Amino acid sequence: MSLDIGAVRFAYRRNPVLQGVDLRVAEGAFCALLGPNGSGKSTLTKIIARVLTPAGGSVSFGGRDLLTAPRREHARVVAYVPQSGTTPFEQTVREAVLLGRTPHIGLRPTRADREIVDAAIERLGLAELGDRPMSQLSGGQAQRVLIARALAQQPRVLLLDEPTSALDLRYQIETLQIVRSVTREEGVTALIAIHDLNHAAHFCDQAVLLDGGRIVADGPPARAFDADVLSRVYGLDVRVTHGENGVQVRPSALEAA
Ligand SMILES: Nc1ncnc2c1ncn2[C@@H]1O[C@H](COP(=O)(O)OP(=O)(O)OP(=O)(O)O)[C@@H](O)[C@H]1O
Repeated sequence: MSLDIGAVRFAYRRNPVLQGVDLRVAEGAFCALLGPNGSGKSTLTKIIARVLTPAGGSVSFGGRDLLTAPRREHARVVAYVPQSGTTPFEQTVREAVLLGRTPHIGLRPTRADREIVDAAIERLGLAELGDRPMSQLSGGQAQRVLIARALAQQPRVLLLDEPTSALDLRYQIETLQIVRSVTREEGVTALIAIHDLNHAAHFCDQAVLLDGGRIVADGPPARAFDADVLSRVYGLDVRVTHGENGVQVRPSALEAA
């Protein structure tokens, strides 16, 4: 099985943002979506999440068309963590995470639903905050609630749009470790838009580099990271080194003289 994106095109008004994106992510793989600001990463995740409708192309998982599936069925397969989210009314952390169970719940949540919610809260280090209103959280805590909600959804495909942007170093690493373990232990397919190339190289199986709405590199990070390509795409001279700790990218300007 795999997540398959074929010839996806999208434009905001007349401004083309995705210009024929083809991408395959194997089931259970952790894939990083990289590229400069405005290269189309969020737009692509929003299309898979069905927040946006593409002008053309296909998105499927295991052969099942995700663009035309009934919404509830789509929500059982795909969970989406947006860059930031607001809750429409006053909710506690536990209530917000319980929303992740919506595609699975019948008339009311069962004990199993509540256990899944508690496990997700625990996993994201939010146990002490379960009864706290969302409005009283820090930016990083709120971001972790969105991730807990997505895990409680028990998806087959987990989409994360810069989920670590508001997190301190410890929670950046913990979050990436959690997503990686979800891929390894539960076979979830994860696609993460992320800016940190070295975190992507360390945690992800596949690195996809977008530039101007086109994929310009795709493969295991050690192969996908090419100094010339990265330097051109980011407009900054970088060096790529391969060592014991895997592949690493560093701006040349920061190299010792
Ligand atoms: N709502 C919108 N209306 C018009 N143009 C938009 C809108 N949202 C995004 N764009 C444009 O689409 C292009 C791609 O944006 P997108 O958010 O997908 O990029 P990104 O790679 O996620 O960027 P970033 O790293 O800054 O989050 C950009 O040129 C952006 O200005």
